Amino acid sequence: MAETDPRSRRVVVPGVRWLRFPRRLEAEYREYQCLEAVDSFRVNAFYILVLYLLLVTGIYALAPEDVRGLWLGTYIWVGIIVMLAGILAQFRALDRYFPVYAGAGSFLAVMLSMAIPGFLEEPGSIQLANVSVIYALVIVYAMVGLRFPVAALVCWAGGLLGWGIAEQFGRGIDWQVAHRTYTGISLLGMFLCYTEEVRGRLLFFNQRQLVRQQQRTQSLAERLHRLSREDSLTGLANRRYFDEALDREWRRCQRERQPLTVMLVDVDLFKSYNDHYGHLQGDECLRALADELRRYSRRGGDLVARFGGEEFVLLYPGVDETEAARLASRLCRTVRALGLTHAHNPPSGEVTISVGVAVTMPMENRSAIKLLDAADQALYQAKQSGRDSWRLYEPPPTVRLVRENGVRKDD
Ligand SMILES: Nc1nc2c(ncn2[C@@H]2O[C@H](COP(=O)(O)OP(=O)(O)OP(=O)(O)O)[C@@H](O)[C@H]2O)c(=O)[nH]1
Repeated sequence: MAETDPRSRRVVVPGVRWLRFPRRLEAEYREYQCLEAVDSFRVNAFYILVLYLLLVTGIYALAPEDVRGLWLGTYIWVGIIVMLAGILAQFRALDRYFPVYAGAGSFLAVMLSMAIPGFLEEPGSIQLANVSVIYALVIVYAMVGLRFPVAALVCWAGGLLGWGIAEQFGRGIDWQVAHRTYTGISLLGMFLCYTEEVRGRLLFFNQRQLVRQQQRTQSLAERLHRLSREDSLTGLANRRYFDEALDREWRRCQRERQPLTVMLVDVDLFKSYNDHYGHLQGDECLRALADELRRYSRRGGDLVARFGGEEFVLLYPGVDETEAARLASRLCRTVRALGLTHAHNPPSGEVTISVGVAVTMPMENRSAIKLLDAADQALYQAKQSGRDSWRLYEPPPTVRLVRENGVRKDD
């Protein structure tokens, strides 16, 4: 047992050694074991049948002529049982009943094998019949795939019943021989079956641990991936994710010949807000603003991110100046309508924002950084014009990022 974790040891030691896991795990194991067993039995039934035919033909050749008919008449039932179990195993819908039909079949096969010697007279035939008990036990313990307690139960119960039938209705059993065949092989079979189950349980437990470990690692990796893209205070995308998105959308808009809009949003006089209400209240304010801004991402490529500090950034692929102006104006109004008190932000006395907007047609000879820079300049102009306003970037004549410009006080 390579398991070192003490918690796992507490489960795996009794689960493997004493063949009993805690309740839920045990149920899981039994389901797994049943499916594994029936899967093997689908094939093993064929080999068991071949072994059985070898046994029958061998016995047929060796048995005295006058008892051959009796041999076949009684032994044919073991073959029929194996065949029936093999046929049932082919129906996947019956898989969960495998322990029932395989257990019942094994019980009958052992019972018949054990009873038959009690009905024979000729010593040679009796010896051959005892050999067939060995076959039956080895097959049930080692090839059918029953769990250890089930296999032991059906073999001992089947043997006892067969013995009872032989004693009651036949000539009885020679225990000198039976001990060397039935008892000895039963003990050997139990040992084989037990070690096989220990191996199976260990394999099951280790596989399960491995799958759980993989799941844990995967969910950790997903969490880390999400955290690496998320701003911890607001839950919005962070700057790193924004940079990636900007780069991606820039190339997409360039391919599709569409405009790309960037809006930088800055909370007005936020230092005074922090000084007056405290940093924690400042955090609350940023969260409230983030929740509001989040609703401004409406389509696939749109993105709202925290740019850093008290600054947010919005990315809109396919949005031109007219629509950008409409959005920026609505944004200012929405924040004002939130009614977050800001005693040091005259004249409204409420939290307001300034927005810098830049729109461009992405091209080979332009760069996304310049677009951001343009939005920053527009934001600066909005601040200069008295805050609580938005401004569209006004490009120098040589670099026409936008066609129209103007300072607009939003009201
Ligand atoms: N509570 C809180 N405050 C922050 C956070 N990040 C940045 N700030 C504060 O935001 C304030 C930004 O102030 P400034 O850049 O001086 O600008 P301002 O006071 O908003 O003035 P204008 O931008 O000119 O309107 C600083 O006091 C920062 O400490 C944060 O995560 N939480």
